Amino acid sequence: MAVCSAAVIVEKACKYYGRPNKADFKPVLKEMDMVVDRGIIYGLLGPSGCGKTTLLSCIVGRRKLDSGNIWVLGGRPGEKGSGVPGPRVGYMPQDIALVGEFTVRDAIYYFGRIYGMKMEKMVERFEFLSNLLDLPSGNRLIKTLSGGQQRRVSLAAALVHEPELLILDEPTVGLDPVLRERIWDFLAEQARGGATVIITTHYIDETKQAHKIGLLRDGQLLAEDSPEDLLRKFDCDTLEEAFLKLAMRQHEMPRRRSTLTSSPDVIPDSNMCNGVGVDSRYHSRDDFPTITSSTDVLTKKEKRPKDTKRLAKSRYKAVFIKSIQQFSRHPGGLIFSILFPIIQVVAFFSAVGHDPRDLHIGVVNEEAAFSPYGLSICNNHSLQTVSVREDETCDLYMLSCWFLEEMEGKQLYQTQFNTSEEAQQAVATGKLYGALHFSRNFSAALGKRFTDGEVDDDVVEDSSVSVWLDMTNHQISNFMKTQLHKAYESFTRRAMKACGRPDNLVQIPVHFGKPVYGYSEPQVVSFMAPGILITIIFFLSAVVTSTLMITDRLEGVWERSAVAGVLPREMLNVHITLQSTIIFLQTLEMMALAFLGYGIPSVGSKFVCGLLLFLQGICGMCYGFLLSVYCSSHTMSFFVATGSFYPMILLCGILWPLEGMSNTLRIIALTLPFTIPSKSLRDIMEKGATIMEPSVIYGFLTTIAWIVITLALIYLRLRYKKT
Ligand SMILES: Nc1ncnc2c1ncn2[C@@H]1O[C@H](COP(=O)(O)OP(=O)(O)OP(=O)(O)O)[C@@H](O)[C@H]1O
Repeated sequence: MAVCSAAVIVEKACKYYGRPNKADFKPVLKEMDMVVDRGIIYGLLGPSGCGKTTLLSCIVGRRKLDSGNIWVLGGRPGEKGSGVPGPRVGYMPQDIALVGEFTVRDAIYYFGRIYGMKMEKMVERFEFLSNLLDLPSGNRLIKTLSGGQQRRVSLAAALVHEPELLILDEPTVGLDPVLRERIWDFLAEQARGGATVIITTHYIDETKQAHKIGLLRDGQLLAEDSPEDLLRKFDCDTLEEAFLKLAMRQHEMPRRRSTLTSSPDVIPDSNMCNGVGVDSRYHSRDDFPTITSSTDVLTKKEKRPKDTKRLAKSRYKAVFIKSIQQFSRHPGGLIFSILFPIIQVVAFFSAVGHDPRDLHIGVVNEEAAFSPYGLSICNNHSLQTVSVREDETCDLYMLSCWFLEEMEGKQLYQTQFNTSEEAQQAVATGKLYGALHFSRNFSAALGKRFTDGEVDDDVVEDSSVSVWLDMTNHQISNFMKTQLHKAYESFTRRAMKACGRPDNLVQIPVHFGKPVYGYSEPQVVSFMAPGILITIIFFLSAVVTSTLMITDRLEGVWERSAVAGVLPREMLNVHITLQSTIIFLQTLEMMALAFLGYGIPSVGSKFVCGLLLFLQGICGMCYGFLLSVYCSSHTMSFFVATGSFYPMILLCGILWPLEGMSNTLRIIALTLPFTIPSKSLRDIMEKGATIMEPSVIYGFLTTIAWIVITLALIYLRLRYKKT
């Protein structure tokens, strides 16, 4: 057989999975040779797991051999200008490898666009393939089709552009015999027209219609011949019998195994080229003449830069439309990307930073209880008298009532108890957050303490308010402590005023001036908001990106598109463009909610705030890419995302200040993607820091550094990944 008639040549191909000398080591192809002539149907047969899919994926350039050579249509797969991957090949992988959100028509058009087909041609081919393969209605979504229907659409997608080489991995599985017959007739017609077909199937019988059959077992071709010759040589009635005989022979003669493929009765002459073994024949693509495709998608003209540009443009268009369809028809994705930022921002601003309300404290007021009017005396102001004596000392009565009144003004409400034990028991059983006790002589003792200064211990004790708090709730107990201090402060002011004395006389002698930055009352929301906004946008982008990427990869869409000629960078560019648009919208909606909706003040430039938030979204997107290339499944990516989410949040300083961490931990925290940027954003918002100030510059630099590092790691992974 002449060299020029070979469409695919596999020479001493070796391929293994796992690592040598490790438990996962699995040799799949073992010095395998194979020749597929042009214009024939080549049936690749073999038991499950013998390596058919692996071989096909090497032929289409999706996996690399560990040693040996493959030539396809005159070039090595993946080499520049080889045409593989690209429109010269039509590839139907074993998995459906179509986007679930595609309609049947979208699926066909997607590949048509990748191959640069014109709309009229795509419509025509769609009609033709619909009839040929009995496709479901063009408007049905792929994810709603049965397995057999999906398989037919997948086959149609491989046939849409009439390629010169068709590689079909089990296209007829699950189809009814009539349809299988129709498909085989169609393939025969294609072969007559000059196309080459490599097909794997589990139905050995149907390969009778192939021109040549390769019987693959244990990583080697046991035989490669026409069905008739195989039957004749093995003196069998069926191909199954012939295959069985070959398998048994291989089993019996393990030592001859390596020479089996060169055994005259199993290796036909067609494997030789002008009488010479294939191994020394094909050294470059120049050994093959370029055959013009039978299609309208591959002509010599298209090798001109103009056509290369046109094809690249139409690939971009295809991937862009695919991504929009995928996104817009996926309610979960839409909700996640557009509504989640709103929900999360609203949840944060609605839930965080407000004072606790309805806090009840058990009060044991012995002073009031032992008065002639009992506890009701606190409800009657006229009974709470103040009298200033001649010596200008002051006689105060029922000060405990004044204190309780101030407390209620600070949103701490009283529940009366008779004894301290009862009140503390109520705290212990979780009914109240704290208990207070006023002694019977509270006012008199306090008055004495104010006037005399130096007093006995029992006066100090009687003039003190005893408090027992449930300290397990950090925020509430702190709030109550603060409120009690404030209540005391206003109560003493009021008492001093009533006695005609300066109201700050008994205040603590520390004066807090106007804050340099921020407000006198600490604003938890203002402190946390920058970090929260950044974490929301970072993790939403990371999760959306990793999910979309992993889905595409697991469904085989990425691989199939790559075989069709879409370059990884084209896929990435489209994703980056779309995702950046979404991040931009998310930034706008989050800022609108925070600044306009919840009135969070920002002293600095809102544009710089937005820019930092946007870049953090991009950083999250890169992190999502990183997860998608290093994680083999959604579960794995979910574990890594969740596992990294908490440390990043905990260490970024919004839950607890970095100043409270050990030096080593602080250094680790500072290297995380949003620790420094959170502070930068806070500085812009609260201090009005400009983009030229170091604290803001560091935030931008950290973000950019993370973007660059993650992209480099992604590049390294894609570049050096074995397959
Ligand atoms: N990514 C992988 N990592 C490790 N082992 C793999 C991988 N892919 C395939 N294998 C193993 O390699 C062997 C060949 O797999 P392959 O899918 O090529 O077989 P096949 O002949 O196509 O099988 P089937 O007819 O069932 O589809 C199998 O044992 C399979 O378990």
